[in-house]
Amino acid sequence: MNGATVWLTGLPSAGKSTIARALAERLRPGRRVEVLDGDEIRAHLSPGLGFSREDRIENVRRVGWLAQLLARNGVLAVVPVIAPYAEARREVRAAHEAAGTPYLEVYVATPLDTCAQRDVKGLYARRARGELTGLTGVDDPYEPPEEPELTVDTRGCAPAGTAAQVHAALRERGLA
Ligand SMILES: Nc1ncnc2c1ncn2[C@@H]1O[C@H](COP(=O)(O)OS(=O)(=O)O)[C@@H](OP(=O)(O)O)[C@H]1O
Ligand SMILES: Nc1ncnc2c1ncn2[C@@H]1O[C@H](COP(=O)(O)OP(=O)(O)O)[C@@H](O)[C@H]1O
Repeated sequence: MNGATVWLTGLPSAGKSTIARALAERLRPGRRVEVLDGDEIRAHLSPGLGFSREDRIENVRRVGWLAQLLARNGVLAVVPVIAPYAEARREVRAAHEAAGTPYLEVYVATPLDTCAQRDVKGLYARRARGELTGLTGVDDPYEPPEEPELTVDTRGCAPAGTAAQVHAALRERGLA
């Protein structure tokens, strides 16, 4: 089976990591899957990068390169990384296209108010208390994808159901 990159983009607490984990569970052990989680990537591949526009674009570029490397070797690279800038996402897509590596952009389109209620890591609360600035979707940009392969709405749907939608999109393309 060919590899592919599945990029889950969306706001903090949208559900990117949860969907990535649920998708990996659905596909294993039959499929080689790697989840390139944002926090782990930042610890190992992008230490020293912060959350400025420049640093986020550089972070996305690095993750995109690694995902492409894995995907061209038959791995399904699942990437739950915010990737707020269209320019950086375009670059990653173009690199995959140039290499002939399948690429699926999934927009985890959970609205800001739901994300802020979930607040898995307490970032929205910290922003509200003034302990943090530059939080994506609040006082830092998030440019929604214009033509994602799939858009999911995580409201009123269990993570397993959302992962099933992504799985179906992969199956439709002969990638799972
Ligand atoms: N200011 C600010 N804005 C957004 N996110 C922040 C910020 N500070 C820390 N964090 C935490 O870092 C995670 C985002 O890292 P990413 O590598 O996915 O972001 S980016 O694509 O480089 O913008 C992100 O993880 P998720 O919540 O899983 O999306 C946050 O937990
Ligand atoms: N359909 C769904 N898909 C993904 N997460 C969901 C869904 N419904 C509710 N959630 C919850 O939303 C939260 C998303 O957190 P997380 O996956 O860490 O977000 P992100 O990685 O985008 O920051 C989790 O607590 C998860 O259980």
